Amino acid sequence: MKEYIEYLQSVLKQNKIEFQQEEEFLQNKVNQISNEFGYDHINRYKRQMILSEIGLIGQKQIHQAKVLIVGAGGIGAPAIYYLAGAGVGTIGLVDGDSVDVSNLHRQIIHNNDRQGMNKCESAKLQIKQFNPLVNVITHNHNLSSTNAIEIFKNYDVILDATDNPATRYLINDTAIYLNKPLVSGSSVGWEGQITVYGMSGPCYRCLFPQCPKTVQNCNEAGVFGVMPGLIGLIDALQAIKIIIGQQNLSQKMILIDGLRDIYKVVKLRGQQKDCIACQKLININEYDYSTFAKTICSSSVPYRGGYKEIEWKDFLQIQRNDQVVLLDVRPSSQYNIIKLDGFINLPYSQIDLFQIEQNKDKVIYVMCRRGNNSRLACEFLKDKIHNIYNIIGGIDLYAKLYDPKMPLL
Ligand SMILES: Nc1ncnc2c1ncn2[C@@H]1O[C@H](COP(=O)(O)OP(=O)(O)OP(=O)(O)O)[C@@H](O)[C@H]1O
Ligand SMILES: [Zn+2]
Repeated sequence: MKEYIEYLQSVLKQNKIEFQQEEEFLQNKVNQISNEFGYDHINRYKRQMILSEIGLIGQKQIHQAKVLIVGAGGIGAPAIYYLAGAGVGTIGLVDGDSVDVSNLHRQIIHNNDRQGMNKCESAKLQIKQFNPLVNVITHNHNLSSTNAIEIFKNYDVILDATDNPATRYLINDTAIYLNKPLVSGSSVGWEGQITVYGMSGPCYRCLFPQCPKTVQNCNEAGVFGVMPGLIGLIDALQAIKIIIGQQNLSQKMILIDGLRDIYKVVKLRGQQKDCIACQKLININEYDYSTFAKTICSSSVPYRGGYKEIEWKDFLQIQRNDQVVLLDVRPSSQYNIIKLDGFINLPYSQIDLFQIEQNKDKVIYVMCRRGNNSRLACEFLKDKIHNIYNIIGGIDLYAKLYDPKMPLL
């Protein structure tokens, strides 16, 4: 009997050891899994993880991905929000600009209290508030030809959410040089477009070796906040699909006309054999993007003579009487928001309606926003009217010199 009891005790002991070992093994397994991808991740992302196209593997790919967003403005702001929400593990942000109150109608990742703060820092604060699992790296300065390669090489996918041609070409050339997929969106007015460059499809230079004539930024043309919002969200969608290996907008472009509710997907022409970016013939570090963009995209109108030009300080001295006409050729939408005393409005687009007969012996002073359209207006009128002046620098320069609190439109 005693022997039997001892035997049972030894079996129990052995079982206990085995049980402990098994428990340890299981605990190790749990620890291992949670180190890689914890319950906190699963709890947060389970609604998208149960999609068959994502699952545990896809979510891990998203977690391991490093996405760089250049520009934390109208398009960048919503893109950053949703990429962080979806669990992109590392988000890099590049922007040297700071939050301005006029950004807030569309740049929803920033807020009133963060006016004046660098946009990357502001976005980082917001991300940390709603998803602490994301690692945010901030580059609080503008992208330039001397820093682009260094920054881009640490990321898997690049998003162009900027607003000017020089930066657009720089981002394109750098992404293509480093073989990184580039999600690129733009939006002006009520319109927007999105595509994916690289990935064996064409790049921006393949499509536009010369800067497209329509390139304007929203500063010049105005923007309805929802449009960059839409574009930024589709950008985020494309980036995630690239990360999980789904089909995307490479070789296709979405064109949106928000005012008329037209949504089109067009097929793009393929990569061009003579594209200097795709052929990697550009020395990015030494390429002068701002001169290139100025030369091929410049919207400033040169002075060609045939009329006179006057500076604000001299204009403010002139005698105003019924022989003097002050003409503001900005769009009526701008004139109706803010105008200078004594100026009548005739938008440059309607300059042919100017009453020549009635005014041909008067002195005409023409003003616009920055002095470009007023030059064009003077050119149009110079053969018909003898005494015509362009006011140099337009209302923006007037505000800068004499009324710094005046909102610039
Ligand atoms: N070279 C660059 N490097 C980094 N960010 C850039 C660069 N060029 C432009 N950006 C950023 O891209 C963003 C574009 O945003 P958006 O088009 O909404 O215009 P904005 O400059 O913020 O506003 P607004 O045009 O009304 O003044 C801006 O935050 C801008 O600072
Ligand atoms: Zn190309």
